[in-house]
Amino acid sequence: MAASGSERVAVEKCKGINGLDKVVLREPRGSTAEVYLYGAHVTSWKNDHGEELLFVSSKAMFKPPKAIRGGIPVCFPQFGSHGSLEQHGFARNRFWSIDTDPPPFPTNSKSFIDLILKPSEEDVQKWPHSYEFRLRVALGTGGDLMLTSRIRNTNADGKPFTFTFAYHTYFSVSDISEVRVEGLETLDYLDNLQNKERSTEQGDALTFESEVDKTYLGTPTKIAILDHEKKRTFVLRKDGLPDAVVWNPWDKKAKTMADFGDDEYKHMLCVEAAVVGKPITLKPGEEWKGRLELSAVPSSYCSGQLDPQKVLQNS
Ligand SMILES: O=P(O)(O)OC[C@H]1O[C@@H](O)[C@H](O)[C@@H](O)[C@@H]1O
Repeated sequence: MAASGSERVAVEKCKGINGLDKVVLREPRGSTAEVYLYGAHVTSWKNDHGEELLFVSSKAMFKPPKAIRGGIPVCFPQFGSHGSLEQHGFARNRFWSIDTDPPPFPTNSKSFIDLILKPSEEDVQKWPHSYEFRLRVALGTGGDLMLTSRIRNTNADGKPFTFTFAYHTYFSVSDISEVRVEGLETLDYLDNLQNKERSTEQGDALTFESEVDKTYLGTPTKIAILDHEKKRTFVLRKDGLPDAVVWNPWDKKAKTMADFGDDEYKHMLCVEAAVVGKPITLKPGEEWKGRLELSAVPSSYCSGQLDPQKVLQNS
C-alpha cells in the first residue's frame, strides 16, 4: 500500500492525540484523511488545499471510553436510543484492529485502510451476538472520502441479529445560518425532539435557525449540503443506507455538552447516512454492506440563486 521513492506515503500508521493509534491516508494530489483505531473514527478529511472539511470539537476528549466529539463516529449496533443499548451503540468506543487479511474487495484507491471489530466478552454480555464488522476507509483520486462497512453474522448458535446503524458525519461549515441541505424536501421524518413523532418536511431546502434532530426516512441516495459563505457543496452518496439524520444541538444543548464548545454549533452540521426506520436483520453467514462517499465541490452560485438541480447533477 505504501508508495515508493520520493512519493509521499499513501498509508501511515502513527500516534495521535493522547498516544492513541491513528492512520493517515494521503492521496497524490494532496488530500488527506485520518482515522483513529479507537472507534474506527475518521477525525480529519482535508482537501488538496489543506482545508479541513470535517468538524471536530476543540473540546473533544480523545479519552476512552468517551466517543470522540466530531469527525465520523460509527453508530452500531444501535443508532441513537432506538433500542436497549447505550446511545449510538458501542462500536464508536471500542478499539478496532487493522485487518491485515480482509476478504477481497475491489478498489481503485491506493490510499485506504481496512479495520475490523469483533465482540469482546464484555460486549457479548450486552449484545449476545458474534459478528465481524469490517470498515474500509479510502481516499479516492480527487480527494473523495469513501467508507464501506461490511457486517457479517458469525453466530454459531443459528440465531439472527438485528441492528441499526449510522455514519454520524460532522461537516465543518462556515456559518450554520448560511447552510442549506437539498435532497430531503417533502420526505417523512421522525422528530427526535418530539418523541420520534412522524411528520412530513416542507417542499423547500432545509435551512437552520434552531436545534434540529430529525431522522429522514427513505431518502434519495444523494444529498447536498450547500455552504453559501464558503461557496462549497458537500455531496453525500450512499448505498445500503436508506435514512438520513440531521442534527445540530444549537446554543442551549451545546452548553450542556462537556465536550463541545458553547458556540461551536455555528460551525458544524451532522448529516448522517443511516439505517433506522427498517433495521437490518442478518442470519448466520449473511453480510450487510453500507457505503458512504463524500465529496466537496465548489458551489455554483449565480445571481443570488443556487440552482439545486444544477448542483446535484454536476457533482
Ligand atoms: O452525544 P451523542 O451521543 O454523540 O449524540 C449526539 C446526537 O446524535 C444524533 O445523531 C442524535 O440524533 C441526537 O439525538 C444526539 O444528541
